[in-house]
Amino acid sequence: MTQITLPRPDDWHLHLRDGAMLRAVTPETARHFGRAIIMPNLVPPVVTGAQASAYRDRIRAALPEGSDFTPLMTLYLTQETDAADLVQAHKDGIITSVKLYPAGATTNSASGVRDFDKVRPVLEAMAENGVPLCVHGEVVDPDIDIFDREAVFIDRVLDPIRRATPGLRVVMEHITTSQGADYAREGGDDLGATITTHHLVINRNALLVGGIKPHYYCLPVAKREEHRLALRKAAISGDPSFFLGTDSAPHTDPLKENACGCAGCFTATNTLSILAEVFEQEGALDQLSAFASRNGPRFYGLPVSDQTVTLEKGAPVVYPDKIETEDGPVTVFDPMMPLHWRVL
Ligand SMILES: NC(=O)N[C@@H](CC(=O)O)C(=O)O
Ligand SMILES: [Zn+2]
Ligand SMILES: [Zn+2]
Repeated sequence: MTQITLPRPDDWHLHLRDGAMLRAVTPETARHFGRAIIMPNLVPPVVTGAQASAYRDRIRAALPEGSDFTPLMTLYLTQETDAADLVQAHKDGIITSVKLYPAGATTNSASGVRDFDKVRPVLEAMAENGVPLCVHGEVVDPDIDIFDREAVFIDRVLDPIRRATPGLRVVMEHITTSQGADYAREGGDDLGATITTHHLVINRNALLVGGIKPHYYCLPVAKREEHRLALRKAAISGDPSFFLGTDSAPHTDPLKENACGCAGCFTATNTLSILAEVFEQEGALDQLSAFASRNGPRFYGLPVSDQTVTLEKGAPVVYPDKIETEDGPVTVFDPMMPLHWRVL
């Protein structure tokens, strides 16, 4: 096979940031993707419908001339979130989902949730009104090893929340473990999981062997090889529980190459070429459209795109090492392998 055509893919977990960074990275996603779920972890976070609407306007203003890319907005859940405002923003089509960050778990999560009981009424209102919850699933307990934080979160937080709130639709964002994949697979129609591009490519060795490699540092941190293989198996399975959320998360190089480097891999630029390479390695190119184009809209109750994207196989694809922003350069994720599938 030398060409593959998919319905135009969507990105169900994306960071666009704001200001100069927003202007620089938005075209990278809009070039290939039709829609994306936009993460609300700005400083300060997007917590009200009015803020989500204003942020959506700024994203639209950053789109290249003629682009029909659709940003799907989210609210950042806090212990002070007003359920009525949230439900109204969903009814008005301003937001698509709500994001739960355990306080302290990741970039800009300080305003996240500390006491999960405090958000129970909001979660109940979301279940009643069909508003999905996107979850960064890691505990922050210092006693829990960072490589175990996802698996422990499932047992201690996610499963109890789902049992206490029947009908709540949940997306486990950026799963990184076999436990995450198993839980998502067995969770029924109300549960889905996004998988990033980079977690299909790297294991924790990428981060630590031969020197510390800050551009492979993201959260949840990459795990052992057996987990990467479990994620690949899930992604290529065609199972509607699993769909693409790149978690493309730009930080400027000085903030990554730092004694306390920021978490996040920037993959918007080369994600589709990487995914085609991965699916081809797995002998599963025919499942790429399920993962990148069909399963996500199905979970969110949206139509599959009626546009298409075609990739062609040939000489190694050339893409920039970095993109320039007014805030400084942002390194593009290096998959450490040549990519042969070019987006036409
Ligand atoms: N994934 C990351 O490593 N970083 C994300 C936050 C997140 O998605 O957890 C970011 O905003 O930089
Ligand atoms: Zn996250
Ligand atoms: Zn993210």
